Amino acid sequence: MTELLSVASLSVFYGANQQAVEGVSFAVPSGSVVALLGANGAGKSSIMKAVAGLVRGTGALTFDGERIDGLPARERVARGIVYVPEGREIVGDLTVRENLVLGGYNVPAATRRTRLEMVLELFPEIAGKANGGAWRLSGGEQQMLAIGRGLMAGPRLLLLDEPSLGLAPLLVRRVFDRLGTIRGESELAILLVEQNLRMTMRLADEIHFLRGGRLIGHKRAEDLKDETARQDAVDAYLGAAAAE
Ligand SMILES: Nc1ncnc2c1ncn2[C@@H]1O[C@H](COP(=O)(O)OP(=O)(O)OP(=O)(O)O)[C@@H](O)[C@H]1O
Repeated sequence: MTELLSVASLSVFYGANQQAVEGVSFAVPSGSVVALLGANGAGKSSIMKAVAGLVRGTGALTFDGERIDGLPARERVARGIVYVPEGREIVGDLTVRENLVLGGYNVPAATRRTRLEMVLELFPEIAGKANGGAWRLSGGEQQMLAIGRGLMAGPRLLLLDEPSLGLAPLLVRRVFDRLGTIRGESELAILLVEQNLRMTMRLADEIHFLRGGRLIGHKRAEDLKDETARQDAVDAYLGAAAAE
């Protein structure tokens, strides 16, 4: 598998004294799902935002063979790096359909129409509410809308920041199942940030564990199939809350 994204020695500072990420290196191969797992404040979102160009970092970011760390966020979107933020950030005043159209504002109208159909087919829960206000959606439906809006831009790499946040387990499973469908049907690569190991394992090929801004371990999902191995990883890298 070729590398789509390579992150080398990434550090992120907020102000002079606050270092959120320290010398982090990893790669996302084409078509794969790579997860960053860690507790609150471990630096997961900061890494995502640095890749998206929303915060400044030091180190090298290479996408599809070219350096991107000097590029503004909009240029990274144009190359296919699309960020779905924690907390969804959908536009409540607009309808569900309008939110989706907004996600595809930079693609030709015909492509936008095809993608809109694809997204509504993928998420029937929101298709029935496409003409209603986005503020009416439940938390899980809002998450589907946020992911759908990200897909409208035609990403090659989707950056997904805690898609399970605030969702009941059943809805989390539904969202992750749908992400599984997307990856089965396309070449899309996903960089996923999560706290929950069990759910992450449904989707990820590789998992990097993060603590205090540093990568402290790495496992392939296939090495965590049995319960003992999983529990060992939780004990070593995460802590009890992540195993639930
Ligand atoms: N805009 C900011 N200004 C100052 N410090 C920040 C800012 N954003 C994050 N931090 C700090 O950087 C560290 C890493 O935060 P980050 O949001 O990357 O962690 P996280 O692993 O994504 O956490 P969570 O799971 O809670 O979202 C934390 O100590 C946080 O307080």
